[in-house]
Amino acid sequence: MNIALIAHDEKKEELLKFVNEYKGEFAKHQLFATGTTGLRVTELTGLSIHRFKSGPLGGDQEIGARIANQELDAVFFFRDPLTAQPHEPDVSALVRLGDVYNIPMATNIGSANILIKGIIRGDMQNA
Ligand SMILES: O=C(CO)COP(=O)(O)O
Repeated sequence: MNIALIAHDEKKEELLKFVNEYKGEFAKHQLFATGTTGLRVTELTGLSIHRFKSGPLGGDQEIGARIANQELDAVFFFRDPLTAQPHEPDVSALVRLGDVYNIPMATNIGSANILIKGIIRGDMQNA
């Protein structure tokens, strides 16, 4: 599967911990990420990740384009709902495209835990 990883700054530690916890599973997939998130995840876990630009510099739009081309199967996007983002229109566009194409997208740790368990169990193959 092609999986995207994205986290706003205040949520990066949470995403790093999450990906590290499920590193064995994430290693079985093709991983994509916005710039800083991808760098941090690779530094911590050693996972190989295709990195796009940083989110505020167009990375969210690059991931949105991958969704529109139906090249992504799942997205883990740990959003920070309490901090204004300079690129909020890009954030909204990414999430919107996920809904347009019915991409499983976890936007917080609660839904991420369920989504990764579904992926491990093979639910995506039967969807
Ligand atoms: O801003 C982001 C998502 O909207 C994430 O970008 P970075 O991974 O480059 O910090």
